Amino acid sequence: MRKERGLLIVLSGPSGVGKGTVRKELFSQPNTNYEYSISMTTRQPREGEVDGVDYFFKSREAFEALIEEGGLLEHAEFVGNYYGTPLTYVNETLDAGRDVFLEIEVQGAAQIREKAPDALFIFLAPPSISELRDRLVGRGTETEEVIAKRIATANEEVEMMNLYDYVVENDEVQNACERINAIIMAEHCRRERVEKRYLSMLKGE
Ligand SMILES: Nc1nc2c(ncn2[C@@H]2O[C@H](COP(=O)(O)OP(=O)(O)O)[C@@H](O)[C@H]2O)c(=O)[nH]1
Ligand SMILES: Nc1ncnc2c1ncn2[C@@H]1O[C@H](COP(=O)(O)OP(=O)(O)O)[C@@H](O)[C@H]1O
Repeated sequence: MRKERGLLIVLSGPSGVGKGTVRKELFSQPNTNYEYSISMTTRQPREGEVDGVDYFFKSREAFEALIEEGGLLEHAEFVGNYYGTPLTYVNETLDAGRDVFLEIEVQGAAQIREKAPDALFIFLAPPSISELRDRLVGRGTETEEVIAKRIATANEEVEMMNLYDYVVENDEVQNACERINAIIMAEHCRRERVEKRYLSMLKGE
């Protein structure tokens, strides 16, 4: 029997909304059955970040060479740095029937909508822009200048919300995780139902 291709899950949303926190919580749960795709970036590692775990940290030259070679499923420049998704890992994992989880910003998500329209798109939304600012400031990893740029970008990013299949508010991390898992489960059920219905239609049942 043909092996089902895995589901590509895209979690996106403005910087500081809690994507990383929610993703880490999802992956710390024992029953998680999707794989995380580690991104590449030209940003400097933050304290405690590990190459090959948090990101694959690359020089701009190496990143641009990879773009040229077509080695990225999508890529974007975000507040002065490149970020991108390695293509081979995603394809191989999906082909093996496993779901792949991407945590990326909105420009990259828009590219995936073009290339892989059957992916599942989830937008993580903040309770408010002022709460978003508080979270970015509270995280304490960026300078005031970078925070201001990220907030300006966030105002544009929230306008992209309507391009997503689902919007999940990140009020509490546990709530957001439960909603995301419920959406993924429902999406699998929906796809199975659609496929069954299509098969029986083909068979003239
Ligand atoms: N397009 C794209 N965006 C990414 C990728 N990896 C991470 N990002 C996003 O790039 C933005 C900046 O990431 P980062 O510098 O780690 O900051 P943080 O997410 O606010 O902690 C965030 O919105 C990430 O979700 C990727 O592979 N592609
Ligand atoms: N639901 C939440 N309530 C309060 N603070 C949160 C919540 N989710 C994340 N945070 C905090 O907000 C800050 C930004 O979260 P982070 O996961 O780094 O965001 P992103 O990856 O979207 O940039 C962190 O300090 C994190 O602890």
